[in-house]
Amino acid sequence: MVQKISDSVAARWTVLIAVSLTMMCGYFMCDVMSPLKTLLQEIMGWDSVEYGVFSSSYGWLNVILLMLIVGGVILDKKGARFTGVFATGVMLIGAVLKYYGIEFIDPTIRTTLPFFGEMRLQLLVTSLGYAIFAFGYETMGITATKIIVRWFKGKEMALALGMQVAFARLGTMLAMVAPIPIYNMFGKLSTPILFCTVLLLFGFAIFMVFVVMDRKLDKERAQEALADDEKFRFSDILLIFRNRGFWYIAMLCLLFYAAVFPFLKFATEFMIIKFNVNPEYAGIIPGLLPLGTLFLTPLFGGIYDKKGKGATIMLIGTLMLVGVYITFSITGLNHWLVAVAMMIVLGIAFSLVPSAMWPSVAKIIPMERLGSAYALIFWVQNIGLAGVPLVVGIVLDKYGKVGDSYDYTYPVYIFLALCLTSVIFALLLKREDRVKGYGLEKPNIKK
Ligand SMILES: NCCCC[C@H](N)C(=O)NCC(=O)O
Repeated sequence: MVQKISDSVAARWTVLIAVSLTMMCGYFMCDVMSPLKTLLQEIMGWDSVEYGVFSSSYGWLNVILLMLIVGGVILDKKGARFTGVFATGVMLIGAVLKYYGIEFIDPTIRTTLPFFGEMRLQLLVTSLGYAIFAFGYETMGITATKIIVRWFKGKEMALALGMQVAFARLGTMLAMVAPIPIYNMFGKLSTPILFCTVLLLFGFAIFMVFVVMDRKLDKERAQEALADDEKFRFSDILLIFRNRGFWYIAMLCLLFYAAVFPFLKFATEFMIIKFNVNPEYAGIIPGLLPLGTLFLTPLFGGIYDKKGKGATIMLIGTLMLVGVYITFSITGLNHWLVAVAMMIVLGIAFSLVPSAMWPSVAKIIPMERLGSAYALIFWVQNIGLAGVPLVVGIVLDKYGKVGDSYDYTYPVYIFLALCLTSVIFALLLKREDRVKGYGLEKPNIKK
């Protein structure tokens, strides 16, 4: 058999780091506004519903206009190099628009739209920027996942996917911790966004390292006539739709992620209100969540590679998340150490589930349908990522207003309901794996 570039450990880890760095910049941009919620209210006058509208714009293109599915089809038809460059470019356009909205548009100007009614022009432009960014970002997400599966299948695949998630969490951690100090330094709400935009440019440049190496791999695979196994047909989408295991993973993904990322959008304010944390440092506690996952996701991925037990790992993660929200729902437990402890547990749960979930998709769905399968899962997941912040914003505004502040009891119940339901899907997936023999409980590394 001809030696391929992906057989070289150094080459495939270089690819992994290049792609992961690009993704990390995207994750930073994705959540950069989260710690600024209270400041947006104080400086721009955005209330919780407006913040919810902005957060939910994440799904305007991806979910409502089905652009994420389009992204998956582009990936399967045009390949990872083209799609990666395209998606990173789209992220940049969205980021610039978001920056423009916050920096240059007067927050008092209002405009009227057919479906939305009257709203701030600033909110509209910023949300449009975020919607465009989210299309590029999610398309890049499926592209990165497919790239890693392509380069690592049959090798340390879960470890590599775990490493990529770890870099992503580093981006989320930066998003939790950096915006307030950047704001304090420059005195402008737009500066953290500008900072991320410049980082994204760097991400764009580093992706080119992958482009060069992947071209080489393509040439080698063509010699071995391996490229054929990646041809995509539209009928493949129907085959994915008929796969019950796929739907269980997709539902688990929707519910579990909806209980984590949307929570992070409110977590800084939640820390201030429930645990009386000083606003200046309040972003640090949610920042602990990605910090833990940074090390644990590759660790659990490595365990999955060598020992298997993917479905069990996902079930344990969902159960731990239930424990976290039960603790958050207890009124008297409001010492900041409880918040720190729960963030650590949440971090473990948030390492367990993704470390097993993403490699498991590659065990249920064949390679040629993987781009579309990840796109469909991300689409389902985006319904929660976009919808839950809006619901939480509305619930806070309607039922949680206490003077100038908010009571987070109902939002915590919403998050608890989501993760309780995710436990059911984790159990269903485990049973389906037993019946269909997907091999989710088996190691990934082929001896
Ligand atoms: N703000 C982050 C949203 C990430 C969504 C993305 N579709 C995803 O699930 N990525 C994998 C992960 O575990 O982050």
